[in-house]
Amino acid sequence: MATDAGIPGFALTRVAPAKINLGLHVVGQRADGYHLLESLVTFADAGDRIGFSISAEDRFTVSGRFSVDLPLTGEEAAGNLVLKARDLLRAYLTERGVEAGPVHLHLEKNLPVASGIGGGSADAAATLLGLRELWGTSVHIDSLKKIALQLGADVPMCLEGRPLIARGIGEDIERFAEFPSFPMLIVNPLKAVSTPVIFRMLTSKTNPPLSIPQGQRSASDWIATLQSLRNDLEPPARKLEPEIEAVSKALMDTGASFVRMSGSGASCFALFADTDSRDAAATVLSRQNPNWYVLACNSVNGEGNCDGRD
Ligand SMILES: C[C@@](CO)(OP(=O)(O)O)[C@H](O)COP(=O)(O)OP(=O)(O)OC[C@H]1O[C@@H](n2ccc(N)nc2=O)[C@H](O)[C@@H]1O
Ligand SMILES: Nc1ncnc2c1ncn2[C@@H]1O[C@H](COP(=O)(O)OP(=O)(O)O)[C@@H](O)[C@H]1O
Repeated sequence: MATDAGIPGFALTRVAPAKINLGLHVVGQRADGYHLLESLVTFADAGDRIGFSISAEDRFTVSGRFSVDLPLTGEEAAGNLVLKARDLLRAYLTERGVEAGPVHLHLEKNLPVASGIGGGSADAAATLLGLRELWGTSVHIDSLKKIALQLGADVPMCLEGRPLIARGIGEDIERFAEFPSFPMLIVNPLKAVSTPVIFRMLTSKTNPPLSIPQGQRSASDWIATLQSLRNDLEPPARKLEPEIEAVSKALMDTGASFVRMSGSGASCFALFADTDSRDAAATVLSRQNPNWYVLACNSVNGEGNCDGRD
């Protein structure tokens, strides 16, 4: 998602939007241990931001509320998905004789880390898209998707940034433009939850697949469909992090139309009938739970509300 109000001093800025698993069914497991999923996914119209500029030497800087949670020195710093994405795309281009010179990347880390809304994956995807533009190359989106999958199972879907159904381990993507935009709240108790730990806690790995009936028209039709889906990672996540129960209940108590946990948690999201009820709920929740992360946003429409994507 390119943004008009860019990070000052950077040639280009991209938003790395929060990912929301509206439903997440675990339907199997590959021989290498990765789980097979069927997930209805959408994205928020808000997230991290990444600034891009050509530079005399490679630089990486950070800002934002959650930048303190990212290691910035030593070997761990090189594990940042922004840098891994830069290095993989550069290696791909260099092998093909395309110049991919030094860049200054700035990550504005607005999303909580390890929170089930794919912030790191979104950062990686936004880096691939931003650098492709900054370096002026025409890497095909299919090649970008292959690079993305090397960075994480969620990264290919983050290249899309619009409603979709993901299968496989997340890489088999079908756009789902019918899913409408909703006023949305994302709430996290600021307790990091490890994705591999949650997958390991699953007791059943062959659950019923995703089933989305045809012909939903109204918002209430969609809510009824979402109610029929599950997040199979929610029971183990609630066991590991009991505060998810409190977040979910607090969101329900606001009168939201729909509440569920995203990904491996601990973030929960709520969909609302209108922006006024969303904003009122955000005010109440922030006052009652000053230690929680509360983001009032909208889910994107079928176009992804963005430009610059293939
Ligand atoms: C659960 C989901 C749902 O969208 O989201 P998050 O909770 O991370 O946001 C994703 O599948 C997370 O994708 P991502 O975070 O990119 O996963 P990766 O880095 O590739 O994998 C981290 C670890 O999670 C486990 N893993 C991940 C994906 C998958 N389909 N099966 C798995 O078993 C593996 O143990 C793997 O080592
Ligand atoms: N740019 C980044 N933002 C967030 N986490 C990152 C980043 N780069 C690497 N990581 C690592 O990736 C892991 C998953 O982070 P994240 O994408 O925020 O999780 P989730 O998908 O559960 O929201 C974290 O443990 C973190 O150390």
